[in-house]
Amino acid sequence: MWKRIASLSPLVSSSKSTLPNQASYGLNIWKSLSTGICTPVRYGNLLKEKTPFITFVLGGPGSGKGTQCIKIAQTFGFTHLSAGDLLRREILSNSEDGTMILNTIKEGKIVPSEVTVKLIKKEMESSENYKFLIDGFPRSEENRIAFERIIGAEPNVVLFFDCPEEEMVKRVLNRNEGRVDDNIDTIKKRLKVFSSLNLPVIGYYSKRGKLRTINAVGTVDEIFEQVRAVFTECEAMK
Ligand SMILES: Nc1ncnc2c1ncn2[C@@H]1O[C@H](COP(=O)(O)OP(=O)(O)O)[C@@H](O)[C@H]1O
Ligand SMILES: O=c1ccn([C@@H]2O[C@H](COP(=O)(O)OP(=O)(O)O)[C@@H](O)[C@H]2O)c(=O)[nH]1
Ligand SMILES: [Mg+2]
Repeated sequence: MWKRIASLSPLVSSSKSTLPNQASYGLNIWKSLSTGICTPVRYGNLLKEKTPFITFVLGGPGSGKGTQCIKIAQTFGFTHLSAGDLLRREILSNSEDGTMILNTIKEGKIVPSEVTVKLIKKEMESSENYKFLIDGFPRSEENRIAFERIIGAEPNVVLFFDCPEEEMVKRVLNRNEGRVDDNIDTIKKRLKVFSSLNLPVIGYYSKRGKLRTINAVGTVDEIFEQVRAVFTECEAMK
């Protein structure tokens, strides 16, 4: 009944098929990661002491993005920015967008790009770190384009947690965090939105050689070993 998401789109290729591009790409990004720049630099619209290193973390609902981001942040010193968490925090803060955001999340739809990018930008600007994991964003081509326009930057690397729908549904229904969107009706809507709007973004980064696909089935530690290999492999190229 449930399909493996990646198989729905011919745009999504395996990590191996994009390796040559990623290898040469990795060389540059890790060189900048290791050397950094000592005086403040303008990177797009951000002013930072070092050139920012941006990782987008994508995958369907329940694919394990948040779980793995916590481990990546701990192991590799990234600042973890979950777009969903930033939006939920905005609801709780009684901001003027709160009701709109809540209704959008309940429907499993995507919050207007300007709202989400503004929240991400604020976090990036106020952080002293220059390594960012942006979890659960961009969810659509429109999101992606708004990020490029407003932040003035592209990701250095994009992780995609590839998980069968059946497994994602099981995990979300067991998540137990009291989320308004973790119910079967909203999950079905979120999976449709993921296929129609997020897979094109994944395809875009695959074509640009930035995508690293992770098999998201297995234990948390098994999956993290694949993630570790992505970062370690890139680091070895510097
Ligand atoms: N590899 C895994 N195997 C089983 N359950 C997992 C795994 N990774 C995460 N989970 C659990 O699945 C649920 C969804 O994980 P989460 O990291 O929140 O996913 P996402 O951020 O992609 O929606 C959580 O309850 C989490 O504890
Ligand atoms: O960039 C984003 C990130 C999240 N959301 C909304 O927030 C919900 C929950 O997102 P989150 O990333 O927390 O869900 P996950 O994929 O981790 O289950 C999504 O379904 C969307 O409605 C959004 O509109 N834009
Ligand atoms: Mg999450």
